[in-house]
This record gives sequence, C-alpha cells and structure tokens, in this order.
Amino acid sequence: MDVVMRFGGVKKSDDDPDPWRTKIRPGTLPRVLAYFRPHFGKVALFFLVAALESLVVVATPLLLMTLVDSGILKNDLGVVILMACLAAGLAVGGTLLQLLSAYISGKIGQGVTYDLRVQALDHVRRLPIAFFTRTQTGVLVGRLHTDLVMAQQAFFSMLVAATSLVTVVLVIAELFYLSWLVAVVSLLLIPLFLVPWVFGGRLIHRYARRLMEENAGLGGVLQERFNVQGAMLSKLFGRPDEEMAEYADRAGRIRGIGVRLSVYARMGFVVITLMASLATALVYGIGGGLVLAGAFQLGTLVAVATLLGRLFGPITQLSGLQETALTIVVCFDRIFEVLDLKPLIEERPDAVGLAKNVVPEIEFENVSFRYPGADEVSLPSLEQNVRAERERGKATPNVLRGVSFQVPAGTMTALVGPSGAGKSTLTHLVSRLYDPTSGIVRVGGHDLRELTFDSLRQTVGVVSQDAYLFHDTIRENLLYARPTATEDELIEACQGAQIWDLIESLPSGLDTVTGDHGYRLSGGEKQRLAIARLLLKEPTVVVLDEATAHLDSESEAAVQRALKTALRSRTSLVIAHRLSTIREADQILVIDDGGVRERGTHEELLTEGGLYAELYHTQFARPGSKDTRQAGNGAEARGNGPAPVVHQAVRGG
Ligand SMILES: Nc1ncnc2c1ncn2[C@@H]1O[C@H](COP(=O)(O)OP(=O)(O)OP(=O)(O)O)[C@@H](O)[C@H]1O
Repeated sequence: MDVVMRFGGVKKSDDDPDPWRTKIRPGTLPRVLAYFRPHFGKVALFFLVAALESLVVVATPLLLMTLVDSGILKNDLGVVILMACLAAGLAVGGTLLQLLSAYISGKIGQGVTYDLRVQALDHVRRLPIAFFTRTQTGVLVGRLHTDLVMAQQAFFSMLVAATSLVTVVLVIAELFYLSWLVAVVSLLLIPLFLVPWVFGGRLIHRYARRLMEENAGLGGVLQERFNVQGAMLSKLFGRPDEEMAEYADRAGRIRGIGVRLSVYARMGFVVITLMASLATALVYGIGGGLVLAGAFQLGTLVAVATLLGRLFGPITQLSGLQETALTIVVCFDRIFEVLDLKPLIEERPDAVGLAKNVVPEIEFENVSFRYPGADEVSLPSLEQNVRAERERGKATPNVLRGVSFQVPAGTMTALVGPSGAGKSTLTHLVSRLYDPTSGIVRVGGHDLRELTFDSLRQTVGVVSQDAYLFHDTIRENLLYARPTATEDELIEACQGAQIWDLIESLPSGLDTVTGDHGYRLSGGEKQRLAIARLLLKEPTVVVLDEATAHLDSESEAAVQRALKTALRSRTSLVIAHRLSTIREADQILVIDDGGVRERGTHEELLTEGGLYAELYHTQFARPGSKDTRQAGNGAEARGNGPAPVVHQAVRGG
C-alpha cells in the first residue's frame, strides 16, 4: 500500500492519463519533521511566546470583569482606572509578543527552507545529464523555487494557527471557570465548524496541487518558447493562433482552479464567522437571562462575551491548519521526489586524480551503452508530458555495441559516420556525462569511474557544435573556464582561438554582452569563443564536435586555425565534418550502427575500399563539391540527396 495519507486526495481511475501524483508518499511526514529538528530550540521558544500571548488573551476578559463588577457596579473609580491601565498594558505586551513570535517563526521557516533549498540545489546539480535532457527546465525551476516559497508561506500560517491552538485551549478552560453552561453551549457549536473544515480541506488539497502543476506547466512552456531559440523557432515555424489558444487554455485552467480554490478557502472562513456571530447572540441571550435572574454577575457576562469573541477568531485560524499543513507536506514531498532521484554518476569515495600535465591516452574496451530510460532518471511530473509516462518501464535500445579502440596520447582520432550512428554518444562517455552500460572507458589507464570529478573536469575539455554561452560578457564567459586568468591570458587564449581581432573591434571589447545563449554572435564566432574557453582551461584531452554549419570560407579558415592550436599536443577525439580535419587525423574511426566499422588513416581507408572510401568517392565525385568538406557520412552515399556535412545524412536512408 503506497498511500498512508490521502487527506481526501483525488481518487483516480487506472486509465486516468494524468501522471501527476496527487497522493503523499509514505514516510513524508517524519521526513518533513526531521528538517525541524535542528531548529528545536527555536520551536520551543516560539511555543513559550505563544503561550504568553494566549495568557494575555485570556487575562484581559478577567480584567474587564473586575472593572465592571468591582469598579463600575461598586462605583470605585480607582479600580476602573487600574483595570483599564492593566488592560492597556496587556494589549501593548501582547503586541510585542506577537512581533517576537513573528520573528522567531520567520527564523524557523526561513531556516528550514534554506536547508531544503541548498540541499535540493546541490542534489540537482549532481543529477546526470540524462535527467536534464528529459526535464522541462521551467517545471524544474518551479519545483525548486515556487514550491519552496509556497511551503514557507504555509509554514508561517501554520505557526500562527499553532498559536491559536494554545489560545483556544486556554479560552475554553476559562469559559468553564466562568460559566459551565456557556462553555458547554460554545463547545457544542464547535463540531459545526469541523464539517466545512474537513470538506474544505480536502478540496483545497486537491486543487492546490493542481494549481501548482498547472502553474509550473505554463512556466515551463513560457521558458521554452520565450528564450531566443524558442522565440525564433516560433516566429519561423510557429502557428501563432494555435499557440495563443494553447496559452489561453492553460491560463484558463489556472483561472478556473484559482477561482475554485479561493471559494473553498473562503467557505470555511465565512461559515466560521457566521457561527461566531450566532454564538455571540446566543451567549448574550442566555447570559442576559442569567444576569436578570441574578445567577450571573454583569461583569461575568461581559468577560464571557469578550472571551467568545476571542475563541472564534483563533478557531478561524485553526480551520486553515489542515490546509496549511497539507500544503507544507505536499510542497516538501514534491521536492523530496527530486531529492530521491539517484545521481546515476557518482564519485567513488576512493576516487583518485589523474597526474596533471601528463597527456593521457583514451581507451574504449568492449563498451556497450544504452541511454537510461525515463524511470531511471526522471520524474513524469517534471517532463510534463503524458507520453513520457507511457514510455516508463520500456527498455531503451543499445546505442553502442562492443566498441573497442585506443586513442594514443597526443594523437587525434576522427570519428565519422552517418547521423545517429553513435558518434556523439561515444564522446559523451569520454567526459563521463554517462557511464557505459558494460565495458570500460579509460583515460590515462584509469577507468573513468575511478577518477575524481575534479580531475576529470580538468583533464577533459569539450567543445560542442553549438557552443553555449551564458547571457553575460565575453570576459565572464571566458573566466568560467579559469576564474583566475589574467587579462594577458585572456587575450592570449582569444588570439589562439582566432577571435581576438573581432573582440578588439567591438566597442566594449571583452566586456561585450554575448546575449541569451550567445545569440549576438555568429556560429563561427561562438565556436571560436568556446575554443578560447578551452585554451584557458588547458585540458590534456579534447573532445570536439566540429560545427556543421556552413561557415563562410574566412570564418572556416579561422576556426580551422583555432582548432589547430586547441588540438596541438593533446589527445583528441573529434567528430569531424570537414575533410581537412579528417586528413590531419592520426586515426579515423568509421562509426556505423553503434560500432566501429572501419579504422585507419585517410589513405589506408581509401585503399581499403570500404564504407569510408564509398562515402568519400560519392561525396567528392560530385561536381561542385568542395574539397574542404568532409568525405564520409555523405547523405548521397545513402541516397538522401546532396548534403556536404555529416549531420544531414541519415543512417540507413
Ligand atoms: N539523450 C538521448 N536519449 C536517448 N537516445 C538518444 C539520446 N541522444 C541520442 N540518442 C540516440 O542515440 C543514437 C545515437 O545518437 P548520436 O547523437 O550518438 O549519433 P551521432 O552519430 O552523433 O549523430 P549525428 O551525427 O546526427 O549527431 C540515436 O539513435 C539517437 O536517437
């Protein structure tokens, strides 16, 4: 049984396509409470202050009783003034206590959410890249940020409600002391509050969760569509009317849930206020009769009526306790879900570092690999996609099968092959973005799983096809690779990457802002900046995915020169798209269908007359083909029409 606390959660049929959970998982409550353990002292202090606040609440009616009975009715001005001053003093004291309890509850709430936030960020940082490839960014950000803020607000309301609990207990005790009859009548009214409380609480739980999911979903879509690439795609390919209808539909669902939520939240409050008014009328009716009958002093009636006024207020707050407690548990549970995802790739406690400044070799030994399935790395509610849920449990196909090769230290190996053959996947294994399903990847003779993350990061530098730049200055983007780099080192790296002339010509030079994802720079410029970043990092192993974009010949020559600098005296694995790169490779591996189909130098492979030669001849025999483009991988060889770069070819086409 996986449900311990439903709190009236939504009952869902088995064929309900909605993958988002509406139930709280077993063990969540103790887990939430564990976060409060370090703040135990503050919690105790909070309840002490709360008890004092409640004492102030119950003491004032007694002062009023004395004021009426011993002051007004006995014509004693001294008692009237003394009691009035004491009541005023208590009011001021009560206010100060309220401020103190707000401070303490703030400290506890912020402390708990700080702990959870830092833990969650640290955890997400360590999740495998597979998690990020499946997760919708906006939804994840919503989960880590909005949920925490909601939990924190709910936590504050819960502490207020907890104060109310103490007050309610003391008020009822005092009511019994003053008049058992009135106390009994008041207590009989309390169950009437429970109905809207329980009913409203269930509905609120159901819709609060839905609202969070819908908000996160809309946030995710907006984040995706409103970044530069998304906006561009939408402008070029989008269907504005349909897209707008989709946004409006989502916003409409949020509106609908929000309206219901506010009605249900208000419902409990309204009923309780009505009950309070009815009870006060009743007390004045019964109490007035008792005073007339001489069974009751007037002062007691005033005290009882005042007390009742103070009973229903805290009960109103208490009525929200269930909702707020649930909100906290739900929000925490949603973050626990993320925390429970295992980082598939972890650093071993006995991990070692690679020797610095020694250029290592790379070795693949019988490596097979399949991408992890949805249930291994992600959460359906973060993918925000029902289809992803349906994929759960299905085995993913093997992308690499029994791959073995070596890249000797200080040499360059070029990977060529049709699109989807597994070239990028091979390079992902070298930087340990993924671990092989079986077999071993070694760098410098060490299984990558034996190495520290730091050492691997320092050793392996990656330049991807579409270099990512932060929305920051060129300088900050470069310093990301080496925060201690001096101005001269930055310039030297940029010169090596053939990008300095351009930077120098910009009005703000190194302080030019690159734009979102580096969109204010051309493809070639971005890749050269990425190469400069790599040069600053000074890795001994370079993994490179050559740009497939058609650069003009000037940019292409600049990129080629930059690459020469980057690859010099380093061990490199290059997904090559240009003949010039392939020709310079010490070894070419022709990857096809997840395996190494051929290996050798350009000349050897041509002489062999296999797939490489076939691809080469087909590609370059075409009139008008440029010798600067890569040979193999040709779409033409597969009958897919002219395409001078690898990524336009389709395996098996
Ligand atoms: N993150 C992923 N999750 C699941 N499958 C993936 C993932 N990335 C790639 N694949 C699949 O793995 C196979 C190999 O892809 P890979 O990107 O390694 O090919 P490639 O040779 O680099 O292709 P290209 O030249 O087009 O970049 C493809 O079938 C692809 O669909």
